[in-house]
Amino acid sequence: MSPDVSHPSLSSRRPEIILASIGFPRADLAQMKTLAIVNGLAALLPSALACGGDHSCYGPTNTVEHVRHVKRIQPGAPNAAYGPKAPLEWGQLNFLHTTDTHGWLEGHLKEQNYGADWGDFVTFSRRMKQTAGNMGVDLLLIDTGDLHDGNGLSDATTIDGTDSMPIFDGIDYDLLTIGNHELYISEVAYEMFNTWARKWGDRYVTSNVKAFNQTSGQYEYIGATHRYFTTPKGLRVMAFGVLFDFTGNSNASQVLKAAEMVQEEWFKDAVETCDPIDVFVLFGHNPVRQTDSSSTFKLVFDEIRKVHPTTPIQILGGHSHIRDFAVYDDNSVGIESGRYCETLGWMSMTGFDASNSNFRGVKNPHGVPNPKRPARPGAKSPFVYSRRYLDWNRQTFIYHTKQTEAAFDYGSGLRVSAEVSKVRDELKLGDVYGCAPQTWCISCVPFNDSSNIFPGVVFPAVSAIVVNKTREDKSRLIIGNTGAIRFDLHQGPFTYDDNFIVSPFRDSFLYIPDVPYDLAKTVLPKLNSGPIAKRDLATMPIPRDSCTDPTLGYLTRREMRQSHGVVRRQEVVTSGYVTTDDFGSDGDDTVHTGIEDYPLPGYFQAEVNFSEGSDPDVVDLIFVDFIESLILADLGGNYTSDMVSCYIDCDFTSQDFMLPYAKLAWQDNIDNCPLAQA
Ligand SMILES: Nc1ccn([C@@H]2O[C@H](COP(=O)(O)O)[C@@H](O)[C@H]2O)c(=O)n1
Repeated sequence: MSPDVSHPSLSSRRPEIILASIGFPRADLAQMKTLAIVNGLAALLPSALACGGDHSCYGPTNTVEHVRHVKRIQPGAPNAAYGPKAPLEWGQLNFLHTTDTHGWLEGHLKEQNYGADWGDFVTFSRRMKQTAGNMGVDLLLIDTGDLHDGNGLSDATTIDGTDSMPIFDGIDYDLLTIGNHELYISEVAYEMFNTWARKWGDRYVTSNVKAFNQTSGQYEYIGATHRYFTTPKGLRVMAFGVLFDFTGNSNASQVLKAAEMVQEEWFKDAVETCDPIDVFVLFGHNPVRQTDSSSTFKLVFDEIRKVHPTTPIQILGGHSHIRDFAVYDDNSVGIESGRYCETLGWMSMTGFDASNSNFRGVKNPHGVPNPKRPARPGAKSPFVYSRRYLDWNRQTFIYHTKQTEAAFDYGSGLRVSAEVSKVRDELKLGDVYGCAPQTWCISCVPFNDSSNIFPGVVFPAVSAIVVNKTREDKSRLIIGNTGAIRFDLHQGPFTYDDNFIVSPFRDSFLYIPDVPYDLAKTVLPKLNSGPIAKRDLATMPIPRDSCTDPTLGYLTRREMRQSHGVVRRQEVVTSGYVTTDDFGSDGDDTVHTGIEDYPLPGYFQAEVNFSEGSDPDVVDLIFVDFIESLILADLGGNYTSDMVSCYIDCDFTSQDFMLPYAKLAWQDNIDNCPLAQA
C-alpha cells in the first residue's frame, strides 16, 4: 500500500524543508532538533507504512502518475563547465588508474563535472593507448578494486555486479586487483573467482587473496599471485596486487596479511628471480599514504627493496577514496585516484635507458611536455615523474585526446554507453519516486546541520520506515554505522538508482526488545568513543592518543585526508577536489574551489517515540547486522546473540528504507522537479 502523502500535517511541514533548501548549505534551520524531526515524522505515519521489506508495496506501479523516467545524460550531453588546465606530461612509462568505482559506470547523472560514462572511458582509454603507440611509449591501464556497493547498476541485481561487470569489462586493463567489496558477500567472491578471474587470466593479480574452491575443497588464489610481463616497448615488469589486511570478508575467501604474504615462497621467488626486472608495479586496494595505518604497501615495498635497492617501484593504490600521491624513495612513487568515477589517475615516468632497462621506445616524446620532477629534491635517480587527477567528464577526455565533441566517440565506446542505458532501463534505475527538495550532504556541513544527510534524511527515514507494526508504539533507538551511507543526496528527482547511491548495503535490521533505557543510551557514546566501528577496520589502530585527543571516535578517514590537505568535492560543478600531495598542490587537472569536509562520528542514532521531557523505561534497540557484535559488546555480558532477532523480517535491509521514505516525504513537484543549481 502507498503511504498517504496527502496527510495535512505532513504538507504543513513542507515549508520548513523547502526553506532549508533555499538556505543551503547553512540554513537557519540548522538548529532544528533531530529529535523533533524524527518524532514529528514518526507521528505522521499511517500504520500502513510498515511494508516489511516487500518492494512491491512501494513499487512505481502503485503510483504510476508519480513516476516518470529520467533520461541519461550521456553521451553527447552538456558537459562540464570547466576543463583541464594543461596537456598531460607523457613519459616513457605512463599509467591510467581507476579505483573504487563502486558501480558508478553510468557516471554522475546529477553532476556534470563527473558526467562521463563507462563508454566514454572506453573511447578515451583506447585513444590514449593509440597515442602512446604513436609516441613510442608505454601506457598501462590499472584498476585497484571495489567494483560494487554504491550504485544501482551494480547493486540492484540479486548478486551484486551481475549486470555491471560485463560493462566494466569493456576496458582492456593491463592489471586488475581485488577490493574488500568483492569479499563481503560469498556469492560475489565466488563470481570473482569462478568467472572474472578466469576471464582476466594473469592480468588479475590477487597476491594475498584466496577463495574457497567448492570443487577442490581448498582455498586457492583468486587471480595470479604476481604477473611478470614485458610491455610493448620492452620494459620488464613484475607486478604484485596487495589488498590491505582486510578482516571483514565472508568465509568464501581468505586474506593473507601482507606480513604473511611476503613470507610465501612464491613471493620470495618472484622478488629474487634471475629474470631481469626494469620496474616493479606494486598495486592494490590499499592506501598509498604511509601514515594511513591501514596501508600495507610500505611493508611489501621494504621487502622488495631488500633485494632491489634502486629498481623503480611504481605504486597504485585505493580504498581511502582520496586523491593522493606519495613519494616512497628516490626511485618510487605512488598514486591513489579517488572514488566513484569522479577521478581518473594519471602517472608518468621517464629515465629508462639502455644502462638500466630494456626500454626500446622513444626517450622523450616530441610535442608534449615531459615529466620533469625527481621523486624528491636532490634524488639520486635517473627517474622523473608527473601525476595528475583527471575529472571524469567528456570535456576532460576530449581535451586530452585533442578531439572535438563531434569526432571523439568510437563505436566501441558508444556500444558500452548504450549497454549502460539498456541495463539502467531494464533495472528501472531511472524510475522516480520523489522530488528531493534540497541537497543533503554527508560532510560538507557539520553532522548536526539540517543540511547534513543524517539529521536531514537518514534519521527521519529510518524512524518513519523501519517500523515493526506490532511494536510501532514502543520507544526505540535505531543505531547504524555512518559508513553505510555512501553518497550525498542531490536535490532533484529521487530515482531507484538514488536508493542504492545513498544506502546500498543488504544489512538486515535486527533488534533486542525492551532494553532498559539507562543501558541502551550508553551504546552510542561507547561506539563513538571506541575504535571507528568498521568491521573491516576492527584491527585498524587509530593514529591518535585517546587520552589526549577528545575527538577520538569522531575521527574518520576524512580527517586523515584533511591532515594532508585534501578537501573533497561535494556539490556544484565549479567546486571540487583541491588536493595537496607530496608533489604539492598542482595535481588536480581541473582547478576547483574547495569544499568543506567536516568530521563524522562512526555511528548515528535516531530516537523514535520519545515523549517530550521524560525518558522511557525500556526501548527496542534496533541496529544493522553489520554492527551486531559491537552492539552486544557495548551492552555487556547479560546480552547475547540469542536475544537478537530480525526487527521487521530478515529480508528488510538497509537497501529498503530510502525509497519508501522518498514516496512518503517528497511528492511535491514530482512532475516538475528542479535539479540543484550548478
Ligand atoms: N555490509 C556492509 C559492508 C560495508 N559497510 C560499510 O562500508 C565500509 C567499507 O567501505 P570502503 O569503501 O571504505 O571499503 C565499512 O567500514 C562499513 O562502514 C556496511 O555498512 N555494510
